[in-house]
Amino acid sequence: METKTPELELHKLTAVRVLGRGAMGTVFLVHDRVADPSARCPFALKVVEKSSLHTKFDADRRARWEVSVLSRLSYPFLPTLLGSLETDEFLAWAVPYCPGGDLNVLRYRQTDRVFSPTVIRFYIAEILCALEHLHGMGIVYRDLKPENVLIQQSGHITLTDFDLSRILTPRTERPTNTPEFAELEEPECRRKHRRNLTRLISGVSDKRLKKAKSARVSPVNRRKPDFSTGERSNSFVGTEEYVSPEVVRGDGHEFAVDWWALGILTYEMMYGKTPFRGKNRKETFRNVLTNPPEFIGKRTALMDLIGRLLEKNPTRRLGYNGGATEIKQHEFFRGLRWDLLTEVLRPPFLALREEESLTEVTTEDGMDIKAYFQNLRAQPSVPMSPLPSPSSDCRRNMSLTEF
Ligand SMILES: Nc1ncnc2c1ncn2[C@@H]1O[C@H](COP(=O)(O)OP(=O)(O)OP(=O)(O)O)[C@@H](O)[C@H]1O
Repeated sequence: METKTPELELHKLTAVRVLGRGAMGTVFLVHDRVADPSARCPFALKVVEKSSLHTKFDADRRARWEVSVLSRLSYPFLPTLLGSLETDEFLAWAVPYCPGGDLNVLRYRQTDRVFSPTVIRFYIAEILCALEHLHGMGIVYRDLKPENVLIQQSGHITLTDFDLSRILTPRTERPTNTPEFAELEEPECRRKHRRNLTRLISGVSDKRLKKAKSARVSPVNRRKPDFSTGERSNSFVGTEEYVSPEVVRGDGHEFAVDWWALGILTYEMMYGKTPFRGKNRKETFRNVLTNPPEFIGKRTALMDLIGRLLEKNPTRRLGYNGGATEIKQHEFFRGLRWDLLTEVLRPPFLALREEESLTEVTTEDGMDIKAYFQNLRAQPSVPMSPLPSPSSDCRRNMSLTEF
């Protein structure tokens, strides 16, 4: 894998448990049994099986893209690439372990499954900063959803899952700090798998689309994107309930898709549901295109913020012209000391201390990663993990990729 980060050695790693599974890979909590035999400094290792790559969706390229993005990140609310490895069987990379779970799990732990405006303000402010940093690097994230917002040991957030992110040239200026990104083009699958969305919206049935009501939808291209020069991405990508109107329409999209998704996420944190979810994908997309978000109760600054982020016309959406700075100036954030956000010592929720969360862990209990996958292949009906992913308890799989 093309990265300057330390090479990991698979045979030295012991998986403590499975942290989560996505469409592309399995994420393990691991430790280096040579350098860290007592598992004092575990980390998260995302493992993608090469055997599954070619039958699926150009995951090889997506995996390499994710590593490429991660290797360039250095920001408090974004993950750092700790190391990577490649064997005949696997691609894998390590990032810091986030013991607090994800925002979706956290929401399900709240009374009424919603957060208070104060808590929303804290998390949305941090996510906004993370997106601002990515956009500053010319990266549009395109996969904002609660499951991809993880809670670090410190209680601060970190975004995860960058395989759907893309490099875009800002409208006003070309990026100068990320020339290498142009080397990686849009995955082949985006060129191959074209699907006429207009047809879908206007009602022609598509059996495959009916299957997954809440799925990551990816990718459909209208035009071949040109990442070496292009200002807009035309791939159809994202998680169904988080997809913006311009993406549904296939108009091409810019950084404003992330501001739309931020609006959806804020709404979900406030009301415990997303605003446009329909009985099926077709209805969801129709709602995305035509329905205004419904607000209950007296109009507040938070509702106003959501309404402005969920502006259907991206050019009128908050953040379109002034980026994150414009959003930070919204009334809802009035008085927030943005410069001190990283210094907040008492975020709304603190994760369990590592020793507590890993009490069951000993090296004897750990799994060999290679053996884990061999076992899976031999007994596909056996539960995949000694400990199921927390997200799976709470929400239908939002990361099923369809092609
Ligand atoms: N650093 C981490 N610390 C703790 N848990 C993590 C970490 N990274 C990932 N996870 C868990 O693993 C799950 C899957 O990770 P991730 O979303 O990166 O995989 P994926 O295969 O790209 O998924 P997707 O289907 O969304 O593409 C996450 O939802 C989360 O629960």
